[in-house]
Amino acid sequence: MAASVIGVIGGSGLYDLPGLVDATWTRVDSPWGTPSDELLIGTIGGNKLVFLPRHGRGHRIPPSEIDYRANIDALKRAGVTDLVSISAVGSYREDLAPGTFVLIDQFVDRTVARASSFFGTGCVGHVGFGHPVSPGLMDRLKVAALAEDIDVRRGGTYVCMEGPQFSTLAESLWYKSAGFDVIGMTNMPEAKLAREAELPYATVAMVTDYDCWHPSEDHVDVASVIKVVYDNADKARRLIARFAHDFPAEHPPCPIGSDRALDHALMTAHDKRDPALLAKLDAVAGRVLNKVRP
Ligand SMILES: CSC[C@H]1O[C@H](OP(=O)(O)O)[C@H](O)[C@@H]1O
Ligand SMILES: Nc1ncnc2[nH]cnc12
Repeated sequence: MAASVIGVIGGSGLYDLPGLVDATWTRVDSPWGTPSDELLIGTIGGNKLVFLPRHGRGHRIPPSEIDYRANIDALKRAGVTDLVSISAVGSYREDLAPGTFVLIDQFVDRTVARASSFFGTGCVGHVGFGHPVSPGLMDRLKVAALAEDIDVRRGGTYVCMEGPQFSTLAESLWYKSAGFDVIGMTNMPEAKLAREAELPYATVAMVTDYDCWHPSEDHVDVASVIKVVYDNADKARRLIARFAHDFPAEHPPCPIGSDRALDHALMTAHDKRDPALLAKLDAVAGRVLNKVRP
């Protein structure tokens, strides 16, 4: 089995990871485009950790312009075996108040303008995505939260909107009535691409606001989101540090097989595959593409 390399994608307000030992910002090029920033590579508790600020340092890149494929590809190239995302979200539930951490277990994708697959003409692939989050990572995040005395809810549905504008009241009431728990603008297609790259994925969602449905709370704005993120950034960093510190040195097999998602995913006949696309897929799909045909 491979040594564990933990990837962490930091969301709004989380642009570095101060607890990382021997940390160096390192440029990793990707054939898919330009990653959001250099990768901050270091160790925690002997485990290698690779951190990427999703919007870039200084929050330069809006959700729709993040090159999600380049980000996931760069993390895979850096050797990441297990990936945790941290995200600010709006809440559709009274009991998920600002400051609450939620371990997301389902997604609804309402984005419309993003490249959402590494596969395409010349190499068609369909990965299973019924369970988009690795329960193994969720369990470890929950244990780490308990150890750090951080209250975390296990399970929740994250609806991903295109943005960058926040939702209308009609949309907000609709999502709430549909039973979605939280809303954000970034976890799709990130989670889909992580699955295609065989990276077990989990999201720690930090509730920052009640979007705009709540009759007695202010409507979401950037100032309120950032205030809650900054107030809770230390908790998020402690959670990640404990999680990384206690993570097994050898990559633990994903209980739902996310790390083998490509075993039966590729459709295109070997002699019909596009060499140019295969070359770009070297990191993401190298494990299966390099297999010698029986
Ligand atoms: C600053 S509020 C909107 C912004 O925050 C969330 O980003 P992230 O998931 O990276 O924390 C949300 O999805 C929007 O991109
Ligand atoms: N209400 C909201 N809608 C979309 N993305 C968000 N990120 C944080 N709060 C949000």
